[in-house]
Amino acid sequence: MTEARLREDIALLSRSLFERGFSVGSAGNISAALEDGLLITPTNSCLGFLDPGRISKIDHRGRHLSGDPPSKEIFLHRAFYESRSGTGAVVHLHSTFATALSCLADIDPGDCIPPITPYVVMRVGQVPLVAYVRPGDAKAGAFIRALEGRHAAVLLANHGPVVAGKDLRSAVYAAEELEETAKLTVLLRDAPVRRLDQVQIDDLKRVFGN
Ligand SMILES: O=C(CO)COP(=O)(O)O
Ligand SMILES: [Zn+2]
Repeated sequence: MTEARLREDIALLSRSLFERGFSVGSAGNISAALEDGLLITPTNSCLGFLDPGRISKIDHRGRHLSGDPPSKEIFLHRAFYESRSGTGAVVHLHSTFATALSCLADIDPGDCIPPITPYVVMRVGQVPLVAYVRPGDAKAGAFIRALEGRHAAVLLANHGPVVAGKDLRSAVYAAEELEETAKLTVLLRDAPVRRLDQVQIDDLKRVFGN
């Protein structure tokens, strides 16, 4: 895909997420890999109104090459590209239900999003919690690197999800799936829930990968 087409796609998918309430105000950021670096949404930009030509371009060493100043969460994105092979795009949102779970005092830090439907297993997998740091603090990147690429998604404590995918659409779809499962989890919080068991999870992984 050409850089121009990728810029258009980032703006298109960002707007779609914004219009469906997956992000509000200037929350969230999205990046996609290029051969010579990556594109990332500018800091303080609204995902609903991106100008494709002003999306920031960063080289492999993290230097700002062109466009508006990059998201302050560039650390989160680079941590995924550099620790999880096959990452072609990263989506960070403050989507409501995933963020609600990230604020729960009793969340299981090793497994924030329960495997209750096949699609969350197929698209997202097991999601660990990353300890709270201030937005834009590079320490969150170090926490993600420490996971050594084992997870496609993490939940930042009291903040929101970060999701990696092999390309932009995959990462966006996985972020949507994570949010929907978070919503189900909140809806079902007081009900006895039947999780998929390990045999069912392994079967999905074998057939659909992840
Ligand atoms: O989600 C955000 C901070 O965590 C938004 O930050 P940016 O506007 O710098 O991308
Ligand atoms: Zn954020």
